Amino acid sequence: MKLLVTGGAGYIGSTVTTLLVEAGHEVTVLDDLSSGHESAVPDGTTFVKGRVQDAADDVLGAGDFDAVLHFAGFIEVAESVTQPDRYWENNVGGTLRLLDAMHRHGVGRLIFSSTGTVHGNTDQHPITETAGLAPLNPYAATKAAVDLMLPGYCAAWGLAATSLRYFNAAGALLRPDGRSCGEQHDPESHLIPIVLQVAAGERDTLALYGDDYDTPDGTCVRDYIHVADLASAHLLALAALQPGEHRIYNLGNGAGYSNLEVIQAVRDVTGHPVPVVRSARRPGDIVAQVASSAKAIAELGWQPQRPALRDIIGDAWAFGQDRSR
Ligand SMILES: NC(=O)c1ccc[n+]([C@@H]2O[C@H](COP(=O)([O-])OP(=O)(O)OC[C@H]3O[C@@H](n4cnc5c(N)ncnc54)[C@H](O)[C@@H]3O)[C@@H](O)[C@H]2O)c1
Ligand SMILES: O=c1ccn([C@@H]2O[C@H](COP(=O)(O)OP(=O)(O)O[C@H]3O[C@H](CO)[C@H](O)[C@H](O)[C@H]3O)[C@@H](O)[C@H]2O)c(=O)[nH]1
Repeated sequence: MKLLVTGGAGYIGSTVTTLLVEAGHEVTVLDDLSSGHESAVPDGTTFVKGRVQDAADDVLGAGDFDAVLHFAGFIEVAESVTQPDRYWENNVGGTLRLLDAMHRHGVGRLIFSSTGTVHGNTDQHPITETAGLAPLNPYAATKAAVDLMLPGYCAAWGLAATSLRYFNAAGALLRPDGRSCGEQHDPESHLIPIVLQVAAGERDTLALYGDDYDTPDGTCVRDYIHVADLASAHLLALAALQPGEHRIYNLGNGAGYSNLEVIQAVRDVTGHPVPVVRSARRPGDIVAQVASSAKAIAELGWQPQRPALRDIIGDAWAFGQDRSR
């Protein structure tokens, strides 16, 4: 297929693009490099530097695209709490402009990067796709808005769309020939890469946001999913798209780890100390969330290959060590 990947210079988009190219697809990456890196764009693709809002129309108009995988967006929960306007403009405004351009140029297939955080603090564990939407912060609200927007576009235009609700992406796609893909956010906000930076001596301490939550050890609980496993779900979801249908799949491993358990796992995997400073809760944080991916497993035939937290951390560590050499 001829594919447009928005946000393909980012962490998850570049990983998925690598698998798409390996599978023989022709890929154009559109990314404004607001948080991505041109060096992360996989070889064998066409790279266009630009904002989705400004450039998607020209890019889609210039070629016979079969589908779009839409990763581009702002992703930081805490930032979204202080700058909601930027999040609505980029995540929802960008998606609206992309959908306009797709419609104008007859591109009828879309995979959208949604998030498990749309469900907020639900009592349901593990969380299925039918759990209610209760976003706790503007970032999650922008993703929920797009999830709610897509069924209407599918019904009216015959669009084939799937929202993949990722839980916590982590790890790295390791390739022996230097084409590895991993997390390189700057500044980094995600737990595993930050804890690894502490283990590597690049930061002195880990600020642990909240230790008085109603969880077994008082810290928040998350479901970590290897980025390579997330990536493989995109190829399956792409093949399963159906005109006029909006599908949703939650993607996680079905296992919850507290922040303290993650920190201890990093100490075990790396053999390095991780000093922790107990800090205030982070605004907008969900207490605990674990995915049910039974639907993706049953309908897409998806099967995570590296579900163990220690393997996920080990691959992220290997990626970071490789880059720092
Ligand atoms: N990382 C996670 O754990 C996680 C979890 C759930 C959902 N998601 C979603 O997955 C997607 C990818 O996340 P990621 O972790 O790879 O983030 P990332 O920041 O590494 O990648 C996002 C990419 O989009 C680009 N971008 C942002 N706005 C753009 C715009 N308007 N036009 C063009 N390019 C733009 C950035 O430069 C970056 O390369 C995001 O939509 C995010 O909300 C991520
Ligand atoms: O320095 C840090 C960083 C994080 N945390 C804690 O670690 C947990 C995980 O935080 P992350 O920022 O790694 O991940 P989130 O669950 O907040 O959110 C991430 O995963 C979500 C999906 O579940 C979203 O989609 C979002 O894009 C992405 O940031 C939270 O309790 C957070 O407070 C710390 O204690 N210290």
